[in-house]
Amino acid sequence: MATKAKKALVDVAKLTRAQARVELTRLALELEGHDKRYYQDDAPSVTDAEYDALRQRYNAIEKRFPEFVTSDSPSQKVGAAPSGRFRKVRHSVPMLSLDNAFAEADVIDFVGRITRFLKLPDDKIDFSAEPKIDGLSMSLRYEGGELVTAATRGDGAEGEDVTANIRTLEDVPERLKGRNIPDICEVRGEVYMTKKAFLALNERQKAAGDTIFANPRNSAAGSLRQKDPTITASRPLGFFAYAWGEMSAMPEETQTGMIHWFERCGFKTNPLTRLCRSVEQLIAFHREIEEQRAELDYDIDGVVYKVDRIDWQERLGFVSRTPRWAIAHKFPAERAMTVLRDIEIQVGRTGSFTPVGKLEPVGVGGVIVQNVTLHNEDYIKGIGNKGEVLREGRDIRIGDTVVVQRAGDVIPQVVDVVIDKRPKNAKEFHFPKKCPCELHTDVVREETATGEEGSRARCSGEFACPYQKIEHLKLFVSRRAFDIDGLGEKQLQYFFDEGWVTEPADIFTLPKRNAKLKLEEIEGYGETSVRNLFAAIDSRRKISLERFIYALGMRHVGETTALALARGYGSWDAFHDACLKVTKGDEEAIAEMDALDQIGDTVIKSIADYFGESHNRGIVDRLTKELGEIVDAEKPKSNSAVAGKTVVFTGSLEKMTRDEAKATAERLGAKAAGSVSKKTDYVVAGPGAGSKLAEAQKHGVRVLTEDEWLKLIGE
Ligand SMILES: NC(=O)c1ccc[n+]([C@@H]2O[C@H](COP(=O)([O-])OP(=O)(O)OC[C@H]3O[C@@H](n4cnc5c(N)ncnc54)[C@H](O)[C@@H]3O)[C@@H](O)[C@H]2O)c1
Ligand SMILES: [Zn+2]
Repeated sequence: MATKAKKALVDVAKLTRAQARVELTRLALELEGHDKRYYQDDAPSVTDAEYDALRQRYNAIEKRFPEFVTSDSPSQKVGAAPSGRFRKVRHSVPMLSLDNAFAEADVIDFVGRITRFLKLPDDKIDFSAEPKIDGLSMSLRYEGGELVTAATRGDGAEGEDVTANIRTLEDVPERLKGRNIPDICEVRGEVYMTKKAFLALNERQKAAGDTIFANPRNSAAGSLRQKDPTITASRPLGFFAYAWGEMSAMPEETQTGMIHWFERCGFKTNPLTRLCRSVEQLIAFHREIEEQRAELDYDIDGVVYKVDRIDWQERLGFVSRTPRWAIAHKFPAERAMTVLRDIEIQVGRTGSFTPVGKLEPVGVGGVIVQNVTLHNEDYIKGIGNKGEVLREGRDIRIGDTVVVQRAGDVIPQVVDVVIDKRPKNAKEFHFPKKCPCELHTDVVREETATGEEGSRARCSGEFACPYQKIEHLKLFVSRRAFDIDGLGEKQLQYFFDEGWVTEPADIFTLPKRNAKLKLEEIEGYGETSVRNLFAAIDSRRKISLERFIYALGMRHVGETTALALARGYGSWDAFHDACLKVTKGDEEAIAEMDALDQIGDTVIKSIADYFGESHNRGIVDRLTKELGEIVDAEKPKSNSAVAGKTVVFTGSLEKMTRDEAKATAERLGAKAAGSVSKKTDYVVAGPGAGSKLAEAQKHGVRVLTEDEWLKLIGE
């Protein structure tokens, strides 16, 4: 229904004046409600992208009919009025919002507007480019160097007095450090909660039966706006300084200069901030930060560009609620709402059932999502979803409007159900009692490692279940396993259905069987593709041990575990031998396996189960006979000079890619970290190194060139 309503919207250009007035009134009310839920209650009911879309439409209509602009129209307002739970504080300099850019063209326009305004060639403007921290903004007033008030943004003019709560934050100094501190300093910035702290807090909240927060922003806001400051003190909140309000004197002349000044005063500032000198550099910064987004330990929803020279900021000034000299370049939304059309059961390689939600297609974070994992039966019922992300108290029904989230490489999932939009005929989903493989095997509830009945269902048909066979073959040829070019899922399914390939070894015997099979005669195949396929197959007769172990498809043995096993045993013979012993219950072999990093009971049990089946031993034996060589894995050199050290790579490396450098470091027993801290041992800096290098110098961390690093590790 929601999609229909959207389609029915009249093109802004075609709206009559009367229609515009009606829609503006309706949108204003709707936005006001969202603002209240978001800013006052810390509990939004729509995604930011949906909210932004409403706002954009509002602005577009108002732009066409400027006669409807009033002083209380949403385009003139910031945030929401203080909640009344706290004393009010009037800001001496208003706290405003930022204009948004979504596309690169918007950034080009932004720079163009500024150059025209200042009458400058654009390469003359420096910008401070900063990550846009998704927290809540805060104004800290210092008089005579002492913290006197801390206030939230509120509606921009008046905020809430949260001084007592703010005093519990480690990142907020009570007293500014350094000499010549202006008498009045209002330091502004963002209070945020790390993703890790957010997850841990939700765990504790859940255990105590308290509110669960939807995201780190809400949990930071909720934790800060507490009546009892001791509760705030128990919540790990951070603060980054990046702006200022009233200043009795300006210590610096640029935005970046001010940021460094804040550091000298004792504040934390964001280490990714960078000075950019052109539109290209701004856009490159946006791209670079977006790539790092998932790895950062705090949420960001875009980057902010600010004209660096403060005198120019002042000349540029403001347009209603936003400065003309800054813009937020947002990242594509990673959450969206859509309708759940159906639920299907997918049978995995190990027989486990995964319910997959079929969605009305929707764009999330730049990709179109049509399928979501619904994890298991309990997740759908909204019970006991251990550590998963679905909002507490929600069950999922077919026909529901759901909130879909995509984070980094993770498979999209449903994080919330909009109960208000649940249609009367929404259907509850009944989990099947039989496997769709028609062996009519009963479904068993999988046991967890601790022996409790788990929440996953599986087909008990094991090796006779065709679903499981084909899924194993798919894994076997996949990019991270044998990576066989020209043998995609479609071809594989075809060969499987014809009975030509039913287990991995069959792939390697295809070339010699082709006199009979005549693959080149299959429609759409042709001689060249067959020749290419066979070449691809032959090139994989030599395979690394870790890939080989992963490709066997044992339960609980993913890539990382496979790598750990490969490194632990070094050769296929040693590993295979150990597996057989473990299967027989050989105590010594079990203890040896258990001693390996990352290997525990679950994996050992799974290996024993796998090799305990003669059918599996047959698969492995037939396969190894067809292969040329299983290449030994390198054992990590724990006596290397960098074992146990933490290293950060920054700038561009010339002799290897960053991924390769990290892998080498890890192979030598070092830890490759993403950001510099006191605990960092080395920073390896190549050309173009920026803030991380500065951080290293600040913490007195040893900085090496790429060559010095290579020498250190003896390569
Ligand atoms: N889902 C909802 O119901 C709902 C309701 C209201 C608002 N929102 C969301 O909140 C945002 C509304 O915009 P807004 O007016 O609060 O502000 P904004 O998020 O668009 O931008 C301004 C804010 O960015 C923050 N910021 C972070 N890092 C910064 C930096 N380096 N420099 C400057 N500012 C920085 C500051 O707190 C500042 O107040 C939108 O993203 C909107 O989607 C959502
Ligand atoms: Zn089955």
